[in-house]
Amino acid sequence: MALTAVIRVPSRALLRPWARLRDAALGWIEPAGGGGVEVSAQRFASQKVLVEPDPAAGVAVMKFKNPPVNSLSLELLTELVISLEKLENDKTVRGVVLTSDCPGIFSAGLDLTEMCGRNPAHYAEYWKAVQEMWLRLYLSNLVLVAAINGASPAGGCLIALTCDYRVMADNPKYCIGLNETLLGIVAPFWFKDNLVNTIGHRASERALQLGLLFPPTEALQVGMVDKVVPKDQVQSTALSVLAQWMAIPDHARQLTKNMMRKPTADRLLKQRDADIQNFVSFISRDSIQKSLQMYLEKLKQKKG
Ligand SMILES: CCCCCCCCC/C=C/C(=O)SCCNC(=O)CCNC(=O)[C@H](O)C(C)(C)COP(=O)(O)OP(=O)(O)OC[C@H]1O[C@@H](n2cnc3c(N)ncnc32)[C@H](O)[C@@H]1OP(=O)(O)O
Repeated sequence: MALTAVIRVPSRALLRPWARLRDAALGWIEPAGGGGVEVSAQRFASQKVLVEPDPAAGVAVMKFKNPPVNSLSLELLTELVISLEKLENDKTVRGVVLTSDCPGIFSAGLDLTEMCGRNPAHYAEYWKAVQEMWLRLYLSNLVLVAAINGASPAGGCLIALTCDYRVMADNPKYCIGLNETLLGIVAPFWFKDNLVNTIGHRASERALQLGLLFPPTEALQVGMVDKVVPKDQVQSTALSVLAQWMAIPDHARQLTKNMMRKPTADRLLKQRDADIQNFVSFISRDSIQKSLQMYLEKLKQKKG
């Protein structure tokens, strides 16, 4: 991306713990004794998130690239947040299409290997990054449209739900939903809130308890996606939708989006630390670790 803006990076001591990984992932360098350093955005070579800007149209396409299944590793989450921040600071960009570079998979959701067999400090760091991704996407001032070009379970579905509009490929093998209960885990309240805000309370209750994964036509019926189109039209349709949303004056649309979404985001913002503690103690339980390990084994056996 031909960005030339200068971004001030705060001293590492002031950054959140997971930002150390972000520094490494993005190649940020801090001089010895560092009180912050100015670096050109051109140097932020991202590996797991590709950004294709179209300044003339005022849009960008953001593609997740973490093969084979775009699991949301700490590294991918970190790059996603930084890429979004860069786009939000770029005055030429007003809308973004989120999609996948991995054939047939939008995202397999949270990376199970980040939640299995690690220590509590790692779980806390990981969960903070998951929260950060959701808050940044959900409250983004940009118009966000999801071009769901593959399977989108759990955390993959959550990313799509943060967007202003969802276009899905019509392949019945692609499914979308919050299937956490099938793994023996529970969708956190803010996943649930985002779903309720999208498809309503009754449909969410059923979908969440049963861990339903909806094929595209059912996802459309329940309101989890807004449009289903042939696979080769997903990105172009998403770009057309983006243009429609961008026809609205930004300030009016942004204030309206904020009015609709802030109360939901505030529920998490008011209890971020408690939510991290909850996650760490839940995920550290032996029974939960066993469930996750069995689920991972099942995924691997499926191949053999
Ligand atoms: C109180 C409340 C407190 C809070 C309580 C806690 C809240 C937690 C919330 C959790 C949210 C989540 O997102 S949990 C994640 C949920 N995700 C899922 O259930 C999706 C699982 N994956 C799948 O269904 C499939 O992989 C699918 C995406 C459809 C693609 O199928 P394919 O046949 O193309 O590919 P596969 O052969 O299955 O997978 C290829 C490889 O990727 C691995 N893989 C697949 N999904 C993976 C994943 N999510 N994380 C890591 N690795 C994954 C497989 O093990 C394989 O590894 P190798 O064999 O080594 O190659």
